[in-house]
Parts: sequence; C-alpha cells; structure tokens
Amino acid sequence: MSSTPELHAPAPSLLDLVPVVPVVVIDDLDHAVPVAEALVRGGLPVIELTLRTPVALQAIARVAAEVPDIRIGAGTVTTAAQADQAWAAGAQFLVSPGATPTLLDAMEQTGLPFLPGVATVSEALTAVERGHTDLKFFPAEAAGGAAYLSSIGGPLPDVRFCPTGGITPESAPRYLALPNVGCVGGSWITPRSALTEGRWDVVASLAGGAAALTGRA
Ligand SMILES: O=C(O)C(=O)C[C@H](O)[C@H](O)COP(=O)(O)O
Repeated sequence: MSSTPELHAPAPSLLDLVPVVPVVVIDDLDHAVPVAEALVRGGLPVIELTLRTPVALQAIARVAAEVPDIRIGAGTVTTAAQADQAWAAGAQFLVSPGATPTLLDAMEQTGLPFLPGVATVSEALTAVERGHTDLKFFPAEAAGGAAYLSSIGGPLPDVRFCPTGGITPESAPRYLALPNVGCVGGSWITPRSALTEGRWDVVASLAGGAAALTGRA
C-alpha cells in the first residue's frame, strides 16, 4: 500500500497573523458583525473582542457564527469562568491582561491558543515555566514600552510578545521592529465614535492602515 505522507504544518502563532490585533469593545450587540466585516474588508481578519461589556459573550458567538473569515478571540479574560464562557461562546483564542496560576489552568484547559498577559521578567518566566512563550505585554507603554522589550530580549531569547496598551499607529513601528515582537494590539482601529455612528468605512480604513504597518518607520 502506498502512503502519501501527510503534511502537518504547525498552526501559525497568534503573533504572526496580522501586524496589529484590533482590541474591540462592543456596547451594542448589533455592532459586532459589521465591525468584524469591516476589519476583514480592511485587511485585518482577526478580532480580540474584550469581555468588558454585558453583551461581549453574545457578540463573540455572533461573530463566530456569521463572519467565518475572521479569527475571533476573547480579550480581557481575567477569571477561570470567563475562559470557559469564551470557549463556549465560540472564541478561537484567548487574551488576558495578566496571568495567575488559576487563570493559566483554565485557559490551558480550553485547548485554545492564548496569550497570557505579563508586565515583568518574573511574570514572563512564570509563563515560560509552564511552556508559554507567546505572551501579551501589558500595559505596554506604561510598563516600559519598546525600550523595555528590547532590553529583556537578551535574557529571554525564546519569548515573543504582543505588546498592548497605549500603542498608536505612530508608536507601533518601534515595537514591530523588535525581534521579540510578533504583533501589537490596539483599540485605535475601532473607535467608539465610529461604532456608534455606524461608520464601518472608517473602521475598514483604519484597519487598512494598521494592516500595512511594519517595523520600518
Ligand atoms: O482588555 C484587556 O485585556 C487589556 O489588557 C487592555 C487592552 O488590551 C487595552 O486596553 C488596549 O489598549 P489601548 O489600545 O490602549 O486601548
């Protein structure tokens, strides 16, 4: 019997999907699908929908069901229960602003890829001890910015980050130029005013600008 070797390409890291992961706050459930569609149109087929509003889980479920072209994740996962709820709603990845052992347990148990949040070298080492080398650096600008990440790249050569928090289209290239940064996160792509006014064209245009960002300033 001849056998064709199957190709098992490793799933790309969450850090290598897009240069900027849009961090989105949804107040009105009806905004979820048009926002996601606008991001896809603009060239950013990834959305981190934060669990900060009462409709967030429903919004994740809706996007997962109705916008197949986007990779939908849950952000602001701060409790074990939220990790489970996000998984059940259809989230395809999880992002947390920090990481406790309980939270790491819960996120691991979902089987989803996730980015645990860290702000210090010790926190990063704690995550690495558990096998997690793709991390969120939060709050990026306040915790030391690109200079901080550059400094810790020597002692932590195997760790890569998605810095998030206070990053702008102007500062993003400084981060993206670092070898230990795969992407950045930011909320500037989906301003609240654009959502409340239904300006999906604005979201698509901001997504287009973010999708074109690189480490070359
Ligand atoms: O909600 C979370 O899980 C967070 O960790 C916070 C967000 O990532 C930042 O609020 C986004 O930062 P901005 O682009 O400065 O708005």
